[in-house]
Amino acid sequence: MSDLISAQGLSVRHGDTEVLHDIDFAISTGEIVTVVGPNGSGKSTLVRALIGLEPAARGKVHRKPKLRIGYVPQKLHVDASLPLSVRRFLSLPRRVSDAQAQAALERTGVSGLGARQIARLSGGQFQRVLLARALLSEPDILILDEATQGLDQPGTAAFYKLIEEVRAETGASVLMVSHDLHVVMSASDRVICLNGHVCCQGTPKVVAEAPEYRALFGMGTQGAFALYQHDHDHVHGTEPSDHATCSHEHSHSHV
Ligand SMILES: Nc1ncnc2c1ncn2[C@@H]1O[C@H](COP(=O)(O)OP(=O)(O)OP(=O)(O)O)[C@@H](O)[C@H]1O
Repeated sequence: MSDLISAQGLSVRHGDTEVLHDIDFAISTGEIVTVVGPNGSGKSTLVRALIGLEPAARGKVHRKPKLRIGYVPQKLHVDASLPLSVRRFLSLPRRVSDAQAQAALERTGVSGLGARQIARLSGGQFQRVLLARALLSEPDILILDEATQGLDQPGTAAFYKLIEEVRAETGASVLMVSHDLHVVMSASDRVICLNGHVCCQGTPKVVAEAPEYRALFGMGTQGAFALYQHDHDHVHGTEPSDHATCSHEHSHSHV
């Protein structure tokens, strides 16, 4: 399997602060990879650096030539006073035909919304419209940054089910940032736990009650996971987001 996007020794700075350091990362064709981590741990920064929206301070990022990326950002502010229909929004920045727009809206379960104003959509409808727009580029990889923020539990579950269906149909890889670990775990081939660096990563295998998950993410009651290939030889207090810790089910102690 060839890597669609990879990073070696990637560090990213925001001003004087090194937000990400020494990240090694790769995602292959057809894989679903989920990035988890506390607030401020650098998840969005990593995604943006992988896409090319943030420069590397050190190390490098490689994207397969002509890679088509469908990006669903964490936030997209649409001015409520701006008249912009869903149909017109789908033609930004690249014009698409009515048939293409309609097919994408149907695929994401919001086929009746073409004439609606973007600013008047509910959170769940807007996420589906954003996904429809991302799919219009026929992406090799879909990148979703907290795409279910603000959605309720059924809305979140339905959205991830849709992502899985899209992956199955198109063969696109999926890179997700998420806090909804218990929802996405079963769908992920690999999970990367980030806290300025890669704390731990591996295949999700066991899903059960885990107080550590609640402690780390501060939400959810059923989130439980086991992470493998643990690589943890540092003190978290020295990391950029030093209020955060990376807890897990392993029995070793931090040095
Ligand atoms: N444009 C910016 N300029 C300066 N600092 C920034 C910028 N964007 C992010 N940061 C800082 O970089 C760190 C990582 O931010 P990032 O948004 O990548 O974290 P995150 O893990 O996605 O957080 P969250 O879960 O809250 O969305 C934070 O301390 C943040 O304040």
